[in-house]
Amino acid sequence: MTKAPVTVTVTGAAGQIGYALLFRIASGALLGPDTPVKLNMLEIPQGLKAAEGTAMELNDCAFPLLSEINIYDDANKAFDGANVGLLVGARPRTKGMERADLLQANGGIFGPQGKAINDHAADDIRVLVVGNPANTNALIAAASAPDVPASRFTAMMRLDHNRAIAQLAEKVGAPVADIKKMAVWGNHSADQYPDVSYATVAGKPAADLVEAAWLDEYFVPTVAKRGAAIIEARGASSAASAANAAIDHVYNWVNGTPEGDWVTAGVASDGSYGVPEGLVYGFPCTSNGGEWEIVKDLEISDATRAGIERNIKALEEERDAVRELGLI
Ligand SMILES: NC(=O)C1=CN([C@@H]2O[C@H](COP(=O)(O)OP(=O)(O)OC[C@H]3O[C@@H](n4cnc5c(N)ncnc54)[C@H](O)[C@@H]3O)[C@@H](O)[C@H]2O)C=CC1
Ligand SMILES: O=C([O-])CC(=O)C(=O)O
Repeated sequence: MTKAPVTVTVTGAAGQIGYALLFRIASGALLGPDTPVKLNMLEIPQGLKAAEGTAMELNDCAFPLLSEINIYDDANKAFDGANVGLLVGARPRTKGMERADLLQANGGIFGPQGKAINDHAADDIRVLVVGNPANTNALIAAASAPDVPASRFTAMMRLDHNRAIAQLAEKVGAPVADIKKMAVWGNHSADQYPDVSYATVAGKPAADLVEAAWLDEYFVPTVAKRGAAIIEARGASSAASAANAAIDHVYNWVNGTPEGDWVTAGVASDGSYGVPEGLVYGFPCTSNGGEWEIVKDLEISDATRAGIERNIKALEEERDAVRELGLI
């Protein structure tokens, strides 16, 4: 029997990540090669014309799995019946903008989108927030969707996770496929703590293969500041790698993580590792093909503890700021 199409809503569909993401969703990379997709694209009015151009190109690909394309500038319509929501469109920080202004502007986007999800999405809705500040935007969207379990609102830490794997693979001269159990704790910001404590390279502890000084002085800052380095080199922020990470996150959420490995996902804390409940925080996670589960009871070194605490502080500050603004 042919499967019913899964409705995937992408916000910021006419942006640079949108352009790198939509074709892969339509090709089957997001949900698997047997799952037809109905694509709902959400844009602001100024973005609609470009979204139409992208929709024309999607048509021209004649993807067998793409059952329908719709373009909206109304979140209530775009999320109607949505099973997966990729919240990419966000207000970037511009010159002279204070952090509170940025949080306020994004609250004006992620609050109403959370409410639209609450009121119109399918019961099995799964949301990945990509737009920055991703962790706190996910918190805002979740707070505006009281009827949807908070566990369904996640933030993208997978690009950080993939960047960390790539850096370690290059250092030790191993294929990326040999690297398991990488972790990136905390916030998708320069505060994040990429951690090789549990990582293995072809079964050997990664920590035995690299020097402590390389980890502290090169690995952690290189991964944490990679977004800025890409902007410096490309003149624009990461787009294809961000789209790829979004695909990886949702694919593993829906289809499960590989046996003997985990990935990093930004999920609502259940209090694990002393992270206050409810903060959307990067943890090592597995999925059984439906729900993320935080990997529990890992032994935490002093360095990891310091990284975890730094990120708790940063995310609590963001949470308190949006609370003061009345956004959560
Ligand atoms: N979490 C992560 O790892 C990463 C996050 N990002 C973030 O992703 C976001 C998007 O990046 P790009 O695609 O490069 O930006 P972009 O500026 O190229 O595209 C953003 C699109 O969102 C649209 N948009 C703005 N407000 C909207 C709304 N209320 N509803 C629907 N659409 C709306 C804009 O019209 C624009 O077309 C940025 O916030 C960026 O910082 C980027 C890379 C990695
Ligand atoms: O800094 C940005 O806007 C892009 C970003 O999040 C990243 O590349 O990690």
